[in-house]
This record gives sequence, C-alpha cells and structure tokens, in this order.
Amino acid sequence: MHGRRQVTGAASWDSARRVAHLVARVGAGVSVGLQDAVGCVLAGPLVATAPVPPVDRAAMDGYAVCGVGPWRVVGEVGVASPSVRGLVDGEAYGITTGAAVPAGATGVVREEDVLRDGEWVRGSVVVGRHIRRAGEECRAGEVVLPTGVVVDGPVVGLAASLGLSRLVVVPRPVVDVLVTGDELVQRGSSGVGRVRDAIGPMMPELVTRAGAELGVVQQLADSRAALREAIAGSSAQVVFVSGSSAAGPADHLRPVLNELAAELLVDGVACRPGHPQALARLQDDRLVIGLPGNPFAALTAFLTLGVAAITGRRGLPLARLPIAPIPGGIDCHPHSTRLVPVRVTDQGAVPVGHAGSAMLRGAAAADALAVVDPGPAQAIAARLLPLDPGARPWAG
Ligand SMILES: Nc1nc2c(c(=O)[nH]1)N[C@H]1C(S)=C(S)[C@@H](COP(=O)(O)OP(=O)(O)OC[C@H]3O[C@@H](n4cnc5c(N)ncnc54)[C@H](O)[C@@H]3O)O[C@H]1N2
Ligand code: MOO
Repeated sequence: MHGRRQVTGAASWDSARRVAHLVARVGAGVSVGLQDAVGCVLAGPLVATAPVPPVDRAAMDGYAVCGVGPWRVVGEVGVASPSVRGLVDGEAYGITTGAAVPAGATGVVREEDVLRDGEWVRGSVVVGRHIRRAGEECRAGEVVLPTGVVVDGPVVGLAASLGLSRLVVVPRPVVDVLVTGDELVQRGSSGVGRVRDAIGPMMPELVTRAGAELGVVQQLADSRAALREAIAGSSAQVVFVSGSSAAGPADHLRPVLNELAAELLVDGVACRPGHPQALARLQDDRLVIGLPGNPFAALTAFLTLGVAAITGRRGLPLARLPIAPIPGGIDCHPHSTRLVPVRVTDQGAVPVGHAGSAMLRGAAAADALAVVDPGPAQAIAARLLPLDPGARPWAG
C-alpha cells in the first residue's frame, strides 16, 4: 500500500531526526550515587578536588633509594603504611607498588634489578625512575571530563579515584510504550485473526540501550478512549505508541493527539519503511512518538525519531553517522530515504535481505541500517545508522 499515502507532507529523514532532537528539552541535573549515574550524562564538568595521585607513589615493587648506593635497608613501606621518615644518602626502604615514596628518594629500583645481601642492596638508580608523581593524572581544580560525557564504567572508576561518591547528571528520560492492536497476542503463534506482538518485546532493550529508563510497556485495546487515557495518564517524558499510525478506522493516534491539543511536529517521514511515524508535543512538553505497526517499520521509526528525542533529552548531540561503501551499489528511492539492514564487512556495508516492513529477520541479522538518500539511480555509499542505539559514536 506504499503508493496510497502521499508522502509530500512528510519531513525528510534528516529533518525529522533534527526536529525530534531539538524539541526534546534537556532534563535538569540531579546529584546521584555513582552506580545510579551509569548511563546518564554529566550535567557539569567533572572537577578534581585534590591532586591524583595525592603523593608521589612507587610504580614498581623494589627499593626507594637515596644517592648512588649501595644502600642500607632501613625499613619497609607498603601501600597501607603510615608515612615514614625521609631517606638520607645511602639508605633505602623496601617498597611496594603504590606505596608513598619517602621524602629524599632519588628513585625506585626494581626488585629484579638489585642484588640483596642482608640489610644491603646494590644496583643502579635513575633519578625519578619508577615514581608516579603527585598530580600527574590531574591537579586539584583541574577539569577532568567536560559536561556531556556519558557515564560508563571507566567514568565511574575515575570519579571514585577522584574521591567522589556522587555525580551531577542529567537523569535518563523515562519512556512508556503503548502497544495497540486488537489482533495482538502475547503467547503462541500468529494465525488468522491473531498476530504475536513483536514490538512490545523489542522495545525494552532498545529503550535502555538508547539511554532511557523504561516505565511501562502496556498493551491497549484499539479504542480511542483507551489511547487518550493512557497518553494523558502517562508520567513518562516520551510516550511511544505502536500501531494506530496509518489512516484506517482503528488508527486512533492522530485523532487522540488532536483531542489532547498536541502539536504535531512531524507527521510522516519520507523514509522506507517507517513513513507513517509521527512526533507530537503535548501541552506539558511531554513527547508522543507514533511507531508504525509493521515491526521493522516500528524499529526504523524508533531509531529515527525515538533515538533522536531520547538523545536530545539526555543533552547529547545527534550522532554523526559514518559513511561506508556499498559493494555493487544499491537502488535509491526517488523521494524517500531507504533504511536497509546491512552487515558491516571489510568490503563495506552489505545488505542482508529480509528487509520488508513487516519482518525483523533482516534487522536481527544486521549491524546497522544503511541510510540511502533519495536519488534518481543508485548509491555507491551510504551513511550507517547503528542498530544498537547505545553504540558510542566515533568523534566526527
Ligand atoms: N491506507 C493506508 N494504509 C496503510 C498505510 C497508508 O499510508 N495508508 N501505510 C501502511 C504502512 S507503510 C504501515 S507501516 C502500516 C502502519 O499501520 P499502523 O501503524 O496503523 O499499524 P496497524 O494498522 O495497527 O498494523 C499494521 C500491521 O502491523 C501489524 N502489527 C501492529 N502492531 C504489531 C506488533 N506490536 N507486533 C507485530 N505486528 C504488529 C498489524 O497486525 C498489521 O499487520 O499501515 C499500512 N497501511
Ligand atoms: O512505511 Mo511502512 O512503515 O513500510 O511499513
């Protein structure tokens, strides 16, 4: 039925993405514990309150020595030891990696580079060798990470090593998913009059990977009142509605948005599949995104409007999409952007097939969607939209 809906009023794929990104208001920063910050975005720069390391530390197990040696061992310093008196010429402490280097040390000599004879050690020392200097990772007051960094494992570890227990972050936006369709069933196979819901099960992982927090996934009867009530009653910042996006008698999304006096910002996108997708802003600034009912079309719409809105709400820029060659070329659509599942290989992006709007087989086997811009003939390269919305974009 592709030919039946005019796509002339539809936004281009790129502009639809930009609108969804721009319209999403960035959440206000909140202070949360380190583990709760994972997946959130820093709302302010990460600043060191003290130098790291705070003191000179040994980088190797061995001896902190003073002067050219030989050295008499006057004690042992471990990582947990309290501070010890300084060294004078001809003295050494046995020292372990990470221990504070005593004052007066010329350098640290590795265990395997000395000869030990009772309380004496011999070897050669290089001035300053095997010492991690106080403040070499950062100085007090230094900006260690800028605003806008996504908090992941290394960021949490860094924050802990800076002595922090909380971070100020933009919280993950909460997202609800409303699945419409009287034919949908949650168990067993599809058959006449019944279709196994594929969108409800697909969304939680996608939503989480995109950096949002899942509120509810709720199946609704095909009723205008039920849809209106569910949208109006949702407390999520972004509400996805699957199905109901086309022009049939059970397609209630647009009438409901109208009843709720929502502002329809994107009404169709010139892309294949996924053209009936929509974006609206409710009066309280919450966003509603209509996903077409065909499962692959719903996925392309989530990766287009959905990821852009969530990304904007998190305070992150839209990811720049890398370009890859398509071996053998690929047919363009004259007016619409094609979104084609591809595997990314050494030769370039290779279409995997099974890319009909009602099927997920192609997407499930693919790494990315090739974004094939509209054109009169064939494209030999395309931008790549990762199927994993949590993939870290390379700096553009
Ligand atoms: N007259 C027109 N008809 C259609 C148009 C159009 O522009 N004019 N567009 C076609 C395109 S393209 C799509 S995509 C669909 C979009 O339809 P809806 O969003 O209204 O969704 P439904 O009609 O409810 O369902 C369409 C199709 O998808 C199946 N479906 C729905 N939800 C799920 C789900 N959660 N899991 C699995 N499958 C689902 C549903 O059973 C239908 O087969 O409209 C075309 N028609
Ligand atoms: O555009 Mo529909 O969304 O092909 O299936």
